[in-house]
Amino acid sequence: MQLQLALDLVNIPEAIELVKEVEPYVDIVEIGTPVVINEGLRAVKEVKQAFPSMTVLADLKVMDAAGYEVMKASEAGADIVTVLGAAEDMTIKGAVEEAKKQNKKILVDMIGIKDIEGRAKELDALGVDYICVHTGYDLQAVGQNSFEDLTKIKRVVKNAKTAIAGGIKLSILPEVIKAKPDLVIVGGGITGEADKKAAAAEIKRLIQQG
Ligand SMILES: O=C(CO)[C@H](O)[C@H](O)COP(=O)(O)O
Repeated sequence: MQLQLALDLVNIPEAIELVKEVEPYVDIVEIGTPVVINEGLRAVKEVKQAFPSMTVLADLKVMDAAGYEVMKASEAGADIVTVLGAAEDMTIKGAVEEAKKQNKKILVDMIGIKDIEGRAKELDALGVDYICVHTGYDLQAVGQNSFEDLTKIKRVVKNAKTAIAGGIKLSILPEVIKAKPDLVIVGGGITGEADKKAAAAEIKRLIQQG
């Protein structure tokens, strides 16, 4: 089980400072969608330049023209690029093809998908690297989470790695760990804490304990 730190509400210098603080505990650093909207792929480039050995994920949430967008994110230094599960199969195929060409990986975000099991099966067959269940901020605000969806995809996904994101913090981490995703994505559960290093260290410790 790996830990991905999601950076959503920072600018580039703040992102670099934050990664410096928690680097030993984090396997993947996510340049979140709001950061890419505010700063562009420059954010991916500068974080990768600052931490060349760190795996960097660009949370582009690609919905169309995936070949081109995955290529641009790869050129900026992204190791993993996100595509939405709701995208057309042609788009998913384009993303997978380009990622293979660039030696990168595709994480599919299942946000907004109703038939989680059915779509996860299809995406798995299309050769994506990760399938991620995700409760976005808008549904977190009304008390939802993705535990049940994680159990559902774990039943049907044979090849891809499974991931979970959305509102994960220390208090609910034991429940997440029980479901055994390959990747746990944490944003506010680290960045919103006064002692970010301690939060990241404790989350990593529990994840490694399994
Ligand atoms: O992709 C996202 C929002 O769309 C976030 O990066 C993801 O939800 C993780 O952040 P948090 O742990 O704060 O919910």
